[in-house]
Amino acid sequence: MTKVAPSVLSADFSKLKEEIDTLEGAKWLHYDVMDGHFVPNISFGYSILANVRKATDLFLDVHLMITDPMFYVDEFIKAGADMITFHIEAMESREKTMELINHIHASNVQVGISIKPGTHVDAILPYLNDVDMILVMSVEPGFGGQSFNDIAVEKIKTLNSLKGKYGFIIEVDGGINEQTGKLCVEAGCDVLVAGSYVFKAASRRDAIASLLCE
Ligand SMILES: O=C(CO)[C@H](O)[C@H](O)COP(=O)(O)O
Repeated sequence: MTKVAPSVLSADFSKLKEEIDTLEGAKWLHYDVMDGHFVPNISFGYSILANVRKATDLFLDVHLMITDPMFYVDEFIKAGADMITFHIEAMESREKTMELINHIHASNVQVGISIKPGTHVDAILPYLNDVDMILVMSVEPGFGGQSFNDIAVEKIKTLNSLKGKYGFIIEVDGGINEQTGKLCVEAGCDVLVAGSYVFKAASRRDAIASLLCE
């Protein structure tokens, strides 16, 4: 069954708990961390994540769009992340990447690796046995409300053909709505991140339900 992970980046931050409580039908919450360096935008960090943790039992899916994930990762673990996803483009070597993956797993937190639209799937092939999730970006990371880049669909198809052998799941993020979500699910995607489509909908419950339909 497809999962929907509403992206809290599109919520009204002045009333986060009320906003999260409107997400009927979702089991995950996507939490986008931006450092103003890896991406040209700044969002929120681990202190707010700790508050979100107190406000909800949803699975906290933390997406680190930051230059130095190893430096900050313990703070996000302490704050209550259930899944921590970092970008392969932020990593300088295979050793550092494996060190980060093993460090997160040692705290019993799941690990994801993300690729930007311009990054080939080949870049993450060496880690498929070691991670729980691959996050395929269908927009350039940094901002909500952008249009879906269908280069993501081909990447999802490629990853889907490898999923059975390794056991990871596939998530897609950026420009997801009923139509683009369906394309991704048909290609083999397991988790749809949706920001503006859910938070700007007249009925958030209906928007989430429209993504859950297979
Ligand atoms: O990671 C992100 C931006 O970097 C957001 O999660 C993503 O863009 C979701 O927003 P939308 O559904 O509005 O495109």
